[in-house]
Amino acid sequence: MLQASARENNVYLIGGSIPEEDGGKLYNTCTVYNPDGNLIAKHRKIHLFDIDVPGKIKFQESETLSPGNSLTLFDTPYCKIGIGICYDIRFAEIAQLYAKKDCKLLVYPGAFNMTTGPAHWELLQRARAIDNQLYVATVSPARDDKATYIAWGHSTVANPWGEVTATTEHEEKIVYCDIDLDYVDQVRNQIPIRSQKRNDLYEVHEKGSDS
Ligand SMILES: NC(=O)CC(=O)C(=O)O
Repeated sequence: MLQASARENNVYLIGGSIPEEDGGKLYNTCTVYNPDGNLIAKHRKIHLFDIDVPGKIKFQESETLSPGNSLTLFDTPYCKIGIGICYDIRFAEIAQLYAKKDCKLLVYPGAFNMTTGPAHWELLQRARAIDNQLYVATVSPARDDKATYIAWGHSTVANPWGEVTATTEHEEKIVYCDIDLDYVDQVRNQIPIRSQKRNDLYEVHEKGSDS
């Protein structure tokens, strides 16, 4: 269906995250199709949501799912795009690696919940966008109050300045946003953190070790 939709509408199509079975293991996977309807990338959620916030939410995704083991980015005529799924957005290193590999847009299908959603969902997107001076788009299912896992919703786009340029509430809705690649370059030139990094200082060494 995604394949046909990509072809019929002549678009790159990044699907939501769905269960994928492979070799007796289950993954949380997002697939990407090009305008010819070819599968050009597949991201398996790398970081599994094993958390415990007492009295609020406990989740043990690793009881059913296996983690993916690789980053996923793909090229388009416009820019490179990096993919993460939901909890992956909390791991800043992944976004940094995508930025290093010249991605200008990161897309995270995800479903935060009613505890972490209001607290962290938008903040994390804006943080990844500012840290890496690129666009971050997040896509969530709409909220279903009768579901066992209630999604926060709020599909959103944050720009390289960290502003929310498009968003919705919890209901089912399409969110539109222009991705201005010149603006990515402008922000990167105005605040040139990419060339000002002190990589000589960023490694952690144990005191007393000889390295
Ligand atoms: N559901 C997730 O994978 C992540 C999440 O809800 C959170 O990080 O919070």
